[in-house]
Amino acid sequence: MRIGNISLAHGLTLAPMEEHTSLPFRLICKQQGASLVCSERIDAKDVAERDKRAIKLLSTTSAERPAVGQISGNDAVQIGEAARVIEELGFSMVDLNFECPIRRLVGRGEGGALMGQPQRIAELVAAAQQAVSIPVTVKLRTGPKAGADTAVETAQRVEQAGGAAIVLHARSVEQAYLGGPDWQHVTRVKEAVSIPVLGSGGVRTPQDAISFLESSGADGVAIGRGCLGNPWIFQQARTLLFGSREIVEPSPAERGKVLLALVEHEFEFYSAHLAQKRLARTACYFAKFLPDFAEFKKEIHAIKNLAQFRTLVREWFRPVAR
Ligand SMILES: Cc1cc2nc3c(=O)[nH]c(=O)nc-3n(C[C@H](O)[C@H](O)[C@H](O)COP(=O)(O)O)c2cc1C
Repeated sequence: MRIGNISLAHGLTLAPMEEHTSLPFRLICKQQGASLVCSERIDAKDVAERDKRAIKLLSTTSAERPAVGQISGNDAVQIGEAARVIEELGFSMVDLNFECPIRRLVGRGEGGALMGQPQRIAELVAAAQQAVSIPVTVKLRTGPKAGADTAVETAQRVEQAGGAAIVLHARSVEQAYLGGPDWQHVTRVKEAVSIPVLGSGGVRTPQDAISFLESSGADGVAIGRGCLGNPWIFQQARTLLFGSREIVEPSPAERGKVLLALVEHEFEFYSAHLAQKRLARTACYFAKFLPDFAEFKKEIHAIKNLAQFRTLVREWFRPVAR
């Protein structure tokens, strides 16, 4: 698949997830076979103003490329400036988020609020496209709510405005993250445009990713919650995609090793205070497979620092290969 001038080896990509798709997590997904990774959504206003926190969250390195930086907003000047910053930082593409259902954003007329205004989305895509030389992509929902499907019209306008690809989260904005995605919406959008279309929603296993690609006809899939604590889903789905039926599950030692690498990188990347706050949630995603997960959960909440965490991982994910 090609998005603008960027070639991807396959269509198995990492979906953007606020508070999850940090640079350390993106690098792990990349190592595990994701062909494209995406930053979490950042307000275009903050990026345009080069706010310190926003720029930190948009840290990127050559090892993760091709990588996408995602912004949201509803001001063409801010979107253009923020897209320029994303390009300057070294991202390979800029993605405009028109899908976020959180009230704070929708209340400001941004994110998912724009799924009711296809023409406005096209104007914002054009503003970004004129500001940068990297491809501009969009993340859409099926529409504002069930029965109000605007994705096909929006996708066509995005293509006319110069958008390079579309990622469709196959739920409505009103649905937020609940209820089944309807992959038929992805097929409809794919049939309506000639730029690449990726779908997102409901992929929890490598088999789901393959079923999604086969049944929707999409060029790719953006895997969301299915990769939290399970970055191996990318290489497993890739194995299936390239014809093998055998999937290798990571050993407990491998899970522990990757979890430890992720947490250690987060301690370097964020302040120790913030990394510590994120630690229990991150560890629980990786520990879900443990037979005594309930006990692990109690112990992880008592962990006070990285040294204690290392010991805990060695005990629980034995034999840890370090
Ligand atoms: C915790 C969380 C945070 C998310 N943050 C973003 C985001 O920052 N930008 C975005 O475009 N989508 C975001 N999404 C949506 C995902 O990119 C993806 O499309 C969605 O999770 C797909 O559904 P699934 O989790 O059922 O696979 C988020 C989803 C979750 C669960």
